[in-house]
Amino acid sequence: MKLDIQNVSKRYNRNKYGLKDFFITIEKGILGLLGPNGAGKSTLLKMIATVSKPTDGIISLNKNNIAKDPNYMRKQLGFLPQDFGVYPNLNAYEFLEYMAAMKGVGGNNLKPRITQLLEGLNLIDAAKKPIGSYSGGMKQRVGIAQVLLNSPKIIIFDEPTVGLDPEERVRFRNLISDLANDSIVILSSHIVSDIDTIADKVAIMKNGELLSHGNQEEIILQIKDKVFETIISKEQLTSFKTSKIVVSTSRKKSQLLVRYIADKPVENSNKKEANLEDAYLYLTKIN
Ligand SMILES: Nc1ncnc2c1ncn2[C@@H]1O[C@H](COP(=O)(O)OP(=O)(O)OP(=O)(O)O)[C@@H](O)[C@H]1O
Repeated sequence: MKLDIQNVSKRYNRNKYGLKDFFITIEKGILGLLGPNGAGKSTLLKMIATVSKPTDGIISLNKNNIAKDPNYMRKQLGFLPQDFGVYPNLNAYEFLEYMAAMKGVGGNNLKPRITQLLEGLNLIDAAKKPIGSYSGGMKQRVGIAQVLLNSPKIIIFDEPTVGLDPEERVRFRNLISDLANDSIVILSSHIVSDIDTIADKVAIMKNGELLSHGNQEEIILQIKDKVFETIISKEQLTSFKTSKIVVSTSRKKSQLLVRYIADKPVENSNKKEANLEDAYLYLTKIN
């Protein structure tokens, strides 16, 4: 399994690019695609899912150009788009039957497959109730079930944790970890904690460009020895921010404990171990 994105651009109009000269090679495992709003994550994922086509460059799966042969991708794809809508009047079972028909999945195995997915995603008790009555987390599990209908080898989740409560986020993360096996799983988010515990590799993007790609250790290495903590007064914060990248602040009596990134620490700072959140903030601020 090899997904190659070679110098891909998506131009929406004369001077608006959703993606610019983007390149990345993705192999099996979980890739966390991180970027702030408007970074181009959905633009990229929709092109991989053959919902739209690049204006320049080539996306190939195992050396097959998917713009020329979209069915090669579609047969192996499970895609949960950001704005995934479900049909409120159908129940989960009916919805999955409908989606199976859309994907061309059928045969004698379909019914047991749907039951297996509903069981695996803890939806079997609600399977005969209309989806309109489900919680956000349940609707999302229906979305995941439709992704897995055709046992896909390329699995794409675009911002799947939006609208989920913290407990549902944890459940979702556990579920994804079980999926990876020998598939490519791409998971986009603008929240580091959604992906840092499950992603084998991370790609950080902004303004339609790739800022960094690698395993988490490689990405964190870029800010090793640059993360510190110190205590300042509240009044100092604004000027402090002009020369340092502030990761977080917390109140410490009448003062502030500040975690920050800088080449050189200010006086009375403690060096801290860098993490992916620090690296993400650093890369998206300096670029
Ligand atoms: N159909 C479109 N026409 C014009 N511009 C678009 C279109 N779709 C996206 N864009 C622009 O392309 C850029 C990338 O958008 P995209 O939705 O891919 O980002 P994203 O990283 O997925 O962010 P978000 O999480 O906010 O969806 C943004 O500036 C967006 O406004």
